[in-house]
Amino acid sequence: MASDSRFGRPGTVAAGMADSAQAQKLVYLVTGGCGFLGEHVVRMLLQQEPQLRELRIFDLHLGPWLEELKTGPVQVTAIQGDVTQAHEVAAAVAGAHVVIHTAGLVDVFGKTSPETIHEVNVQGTRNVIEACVQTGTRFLVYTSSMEVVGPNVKGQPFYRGNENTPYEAVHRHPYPCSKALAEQLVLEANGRKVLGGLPLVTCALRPTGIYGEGHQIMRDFYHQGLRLGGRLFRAIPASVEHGRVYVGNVAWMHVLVARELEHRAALMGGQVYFCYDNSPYKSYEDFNMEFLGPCGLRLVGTHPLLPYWLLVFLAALNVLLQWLLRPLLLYAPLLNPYTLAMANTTFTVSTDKARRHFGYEPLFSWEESRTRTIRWVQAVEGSAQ
Ligand SMILES: NC(=O)C1=CN([C@@H]2O[C@H](COP(=O)(O)OP(=O)(O)OC[C@H]3O[C@@H](n4cnc5c(N)ncnc54)[C@H](O)[C@@H]3O)[C@@H](O)[C@H]2O)C=CC1
Ligand SMILES: CC(C)CCC[C@@H](C)[C@H]1CC[C@H]2[C@@H]3[C@H](O)CC4=CC(=O)CC[C@]4(C)[C@H]3CC[C@]12C
Repeated sequence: MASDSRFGRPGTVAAGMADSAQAQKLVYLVTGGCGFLGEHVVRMLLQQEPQLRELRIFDLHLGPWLEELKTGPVQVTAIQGDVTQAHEVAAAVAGAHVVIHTAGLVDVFGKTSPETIHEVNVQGTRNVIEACVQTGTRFLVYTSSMEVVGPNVKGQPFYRGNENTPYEAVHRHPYPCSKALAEQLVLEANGRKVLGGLPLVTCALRPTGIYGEGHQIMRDFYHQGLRLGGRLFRAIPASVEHGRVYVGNVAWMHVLVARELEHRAALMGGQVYFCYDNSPYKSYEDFNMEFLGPCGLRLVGTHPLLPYWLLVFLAALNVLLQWLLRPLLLYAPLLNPYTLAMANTTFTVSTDKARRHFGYEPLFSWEESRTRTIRWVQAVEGSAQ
């Protein structure tokens, strides 16, 4: 069992760190460690994992902020690499005890081709699994997505469901299709023998829409609101609930899963867990206003200002424009038929599986998550001036 201090807040582990200095023996690899979620996972590991000896961060694009991490007690190794290149992945995985695979191409706006999304998300994950098998790494945590479940192509609501709620998970869009395939690969790999003969233990975490410091789409909405004179116009009925979870809590779940997989392999191996916390159930836009409101933006309208058929028409028009303009420029607005369907379909989770299986409790309360996110948006504002 993990000691209580491990379930504390960032910083609380520091005191226990001295006692466990001699226990610093583990090597972790975080793929996609320079992304929005990946950076939080990296920082959380450094704060909360006293057993860490070396932290490898593997990403296509390395962030300059990595330099500041290299002065701490844990050896931080930055590896610029591509998950689609099996040899690069194998070299990074060799000797690691745990791999947290968050690297992925998150594109629901048509910026990249379906083939590239598949290559990075599916083949990249296959490469990570094979690297674990070939080099003897036994523990693999995969960042999946709520999108593996839904909303589905029929737009059926998923209202406060859990990991066992029956739902027709049928997709056509390349992103959810790729995440579903990759998740399946990860779960099927559970129990495979790795180099040395021991079994691989895998599990998949399914965050709902992540928010928090570094969230690019929140930044986009903020800037759009500023351009529109401090206003955003309601497009989606307030009654449509969209699941959201704070990035710090998603990172914390990854850290806990990575730690507990060894001790609870029989229970956790091959399992999926939704990522959840105490963020309120709201529509996508009303939820964003929790942060954008205190930064001076206003959401205009208690009902959608445009009729739904017109939004559907505009979304389809955007697809046409994207296609027509492709030879000249990349036109990738937020509104397209897929994002409209996502925002307009209720999808929320209510579960305690992570608490039951590995003792997860959110590290950040809703108030703290909100405050941290507001401070970050305000800093974005400051830096834009
Ligand atoms: N943002 C969200 O709301 C949600 C994200 N997720 C999943 O969480 C993971 C992280 O997502 P975000 O942090 O939001 O995205 P992100 O785009 O900020 O981070 C992804 C990272 O992966 C790296 N990457 C992309 N292609 C790569 C390649 N070929 N080789 C090596 N690294 C590569 C990127 O450089 C980036 O640093 C993804 O797997 C995504 O599917 C799941 C649910 C919700
Ligand atoms: C102008 C429109 C009416 C509103 C557009 C909002 C959309 C851009 C976003 C609504 C729902 C978001 C997605 C959702 O939170 C689930 C996700 C899970 C992931 O794994 C990746 C990100 C995303 C697809 C997220 C992307 C933005 C939305 C579609």
